[in-house]
Amino acid sequence: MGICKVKPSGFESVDEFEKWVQASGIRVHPNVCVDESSLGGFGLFFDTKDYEKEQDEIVDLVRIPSSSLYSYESLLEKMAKLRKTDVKSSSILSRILERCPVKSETEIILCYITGFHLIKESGTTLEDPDLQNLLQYLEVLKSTDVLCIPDNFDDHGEESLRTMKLIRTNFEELYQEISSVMKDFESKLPFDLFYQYTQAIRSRVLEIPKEINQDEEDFTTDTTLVPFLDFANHAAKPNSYFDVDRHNGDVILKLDLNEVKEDAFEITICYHLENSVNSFLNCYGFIPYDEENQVFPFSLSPYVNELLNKMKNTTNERYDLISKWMLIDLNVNLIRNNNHVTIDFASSTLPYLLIDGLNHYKEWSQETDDIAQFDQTAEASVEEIIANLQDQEKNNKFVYSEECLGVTYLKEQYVDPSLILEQTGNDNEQSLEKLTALAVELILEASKLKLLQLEQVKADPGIIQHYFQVELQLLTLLLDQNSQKLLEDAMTSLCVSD
Ligand SMILES: C[S@@+](CC[C@H](N)C(=O)[O-])C[C@H]1O[C@@H](n2cnc3c(N)ncnc32)[C@H](O)[C@@H]1O
Repeated sequence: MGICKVKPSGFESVDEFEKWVQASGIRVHPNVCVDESSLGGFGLFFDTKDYEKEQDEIVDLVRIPSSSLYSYESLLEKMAKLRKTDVKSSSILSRILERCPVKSETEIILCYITGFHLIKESGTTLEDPDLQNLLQYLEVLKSTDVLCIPDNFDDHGEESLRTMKLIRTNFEELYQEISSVMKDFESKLPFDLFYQYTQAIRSRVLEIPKEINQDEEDFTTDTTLVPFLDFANHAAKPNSYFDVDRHNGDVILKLDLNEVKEDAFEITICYHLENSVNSFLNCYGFIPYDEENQVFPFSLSPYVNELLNKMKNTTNERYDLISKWMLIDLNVNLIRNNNHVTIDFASSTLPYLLIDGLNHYKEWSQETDDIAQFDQTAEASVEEIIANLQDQEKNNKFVYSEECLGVTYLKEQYVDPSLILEQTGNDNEQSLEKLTALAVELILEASKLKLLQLEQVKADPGIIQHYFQVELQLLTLLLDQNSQKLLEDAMTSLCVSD
């Protein structure tokens, strides 16, 4: 069997792809091939035809030599080699790297890729075969199907989507920083292509283990692009995994044949253990089609004031600000298991927001005597502390303060979030169950409002639409459930957290 059934995008022909694989020194098992995947784009496949299986077999599927791995360390070595043979090209790389703020390994890899893109654009032919292969790999990154959110993107108040917007902004800043290295930079690498590289790298990098000392078991990991292996798609229960050959640093993709029953199947690896919509979206730019233990962060922020004022018979109380001061996260994780949804209270203190007698103290900034008692080791003046807390109260998810100045109990005393149950006389099982039942009611009422909104959302196509579909299905399932059962599940998850 050839190593490719279809022409992967980024290559002129199957032949060109196979030549690149060979030139990169990548060794592929004869029963492995690249083909289109139902999971999206391309994937790796195994066909047991003409293959004689031995018992309990682990099969080496693909071996990628260390010279074809792209981590920040291996790219540094490649640059050192380039410096000896091609001064002009290496100076392009150096200028980019001088501008690269060392924030993450992914950003460093992106800066190298930017440099190699500019070298390729300049029409230079690199002599080193490893670098020629790298220039060809740029085409794989250019044509990877990725989530590039638009400039004027509407996050519809969703925190996960807002994070993606922030990620885009960070990379816009990096682009501005490095674009000043040459005057025609933007015409050689427009932002849209830079962003494509960014998202392709983020979706394709793997954490490859690296031993700290020879002959010892301790290891760290290097963020690394691993050509060819990066055609393997993700599954929560994968049939394959990768390993490093300790003798030469090659990466080997291994298949556990015991994990598969079919004669022909897609080879999968696990990118991330937890099936969290947030993590997948923000790290890899997609949401797996997997409804087992799927964790979705449902944001109550847009509804909390309206609903809680109604439920608690209060007027214009700022429950959103109370939650910020008390460090109560208004994103609750909903956990889907096929048609069953539970609310994860194990990691949530939402029931505390339902305690009677909590008030947002609007005049907290006038309590200068109390603020003057704060630990002064940071040597900030009272005015500076107030300005900082006001900024947090307005813009941040939480307000981190020595004293919870912004919330009083019965308008008499500041609350102590860590001892709130004791302080308010709710430190018994009955009260906790009552508060949790109210929290469940709040979530259900918010779900109804969100569902009404979701019907109106005209999301951008693709992954963002998928995000809202996942949310719609989850909330519909949640509302179909018996609220008594939800409370029982909630109480169980609270016990787990104890
Ligand atoms: C490392 S690449 C895998 C190869 C990729 N399918 C291609 O065509 O080059 C990761 C990308 O594959 C897709 N992908 C991988 N596993 C997936 C899954 N379980 N569900 C949906 N998409 C998946 C996503 O688009 C992701 O950004």
